[in-house]
Amino acid sequence: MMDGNPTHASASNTEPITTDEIFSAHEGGKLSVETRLPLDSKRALSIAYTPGVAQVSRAIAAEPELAASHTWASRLVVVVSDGTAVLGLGDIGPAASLPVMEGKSALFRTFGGLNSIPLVLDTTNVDEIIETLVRLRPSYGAVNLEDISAPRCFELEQRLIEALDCPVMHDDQHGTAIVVLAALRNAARVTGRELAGLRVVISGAGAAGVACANILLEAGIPDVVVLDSKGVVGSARTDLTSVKADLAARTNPRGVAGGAAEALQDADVFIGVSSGTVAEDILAGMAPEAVIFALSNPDPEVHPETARRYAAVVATGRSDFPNQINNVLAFPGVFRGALDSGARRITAAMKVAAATAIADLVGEDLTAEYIVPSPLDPRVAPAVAAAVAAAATA
Ligand SMILES: O=C([O-])CC(=O)C(=O)O
Ligand SMILES: [Mg+2]
Repeated sequence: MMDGNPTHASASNTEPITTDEIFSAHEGGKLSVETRLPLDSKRALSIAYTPGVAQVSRAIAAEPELAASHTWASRLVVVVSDGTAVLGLGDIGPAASLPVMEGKSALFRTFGGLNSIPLVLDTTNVDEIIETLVRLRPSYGAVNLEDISAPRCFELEQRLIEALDCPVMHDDQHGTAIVVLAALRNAARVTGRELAGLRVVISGAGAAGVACANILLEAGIPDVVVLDSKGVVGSARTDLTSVKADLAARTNPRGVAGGAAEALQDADVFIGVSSGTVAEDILAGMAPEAVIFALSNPDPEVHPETARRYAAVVATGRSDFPNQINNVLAFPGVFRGALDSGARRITAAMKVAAATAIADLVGEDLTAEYIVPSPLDPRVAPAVAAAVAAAATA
């Protein structure tokens, strides 16, 4: 939804969106902080500020747990980016990433009912990012990592999870993977197949590709093949990073070798999360009733109209075609559920539960053109939050 494409029409008005309209909407930034207390009398000032506030500060100094109930920090989500992999725009730096991060915070507020502030960092050094967030720890309650390039994002997320006693999630990995699993669950249902029996090919072994492979394995789909720019990520390859070598050991159970043509022969599902393209003659080799998720933004790996010639179900990341797979369906509810349940970690079970909740909202309205709820559906975040909180305490 924030792929920068100025031609998207808004829901309430189908006039083309102009550049002027976009720039004036962003002028001054998209966020502001509001106070919950009216500061309109000496009495109110004495309570909210000095001397009243000193009593609360003293109480927290004596009993640190009180910070959770008497400050905003414990339910504040920081949206953290270094600007290295912003949308499909690449490494544009922290200042240029801020409009996106403000947008993510706005989505946390609107859909998750959570306070959120963006923190864009003028370093790409993993140690420095971790040190910064550790030192800021008293100020927030959860970390949403955003638009940080692979492979640093894997190490960064893992080390932050270990360093911080609060929920941490890299949205571009797990937010995307959760929505892909939700969509795939319903794509299997609408084509009358079992999820576990699907042959899945994921094109892209970056943040989203690795997380998609992991969540599909976690959800009980054994036949997952991952492609990177050099072909199938398989155990015969000698050029793999440690993350890809680990993936190779857990995927590709039929030992497919080669590239996209070999991998997609008789495959049921293509999930594109790279910025490449896939040729039509390769798609023609897929199994009948195929499923194509071409998620690269703003240019899908294959145009949805072309994809429909070879597939029964087609999804993209864009808001101007049916079946928009966007991580906004996941992250507000995931963090809300994690914070509501007091969870310190966002586990694999919580992510799978989030996907199931998103898929289940489609219910009886399921068609090949409606496999995931709309990003504007107000039922989504509360349903995801409830499922995540239940999975956290299970
Ligand atoms: O912001 C979005 O729409 C999806 C996203 O996280 C990205 O593309 O990096
Ligand atoms: Mg992102």
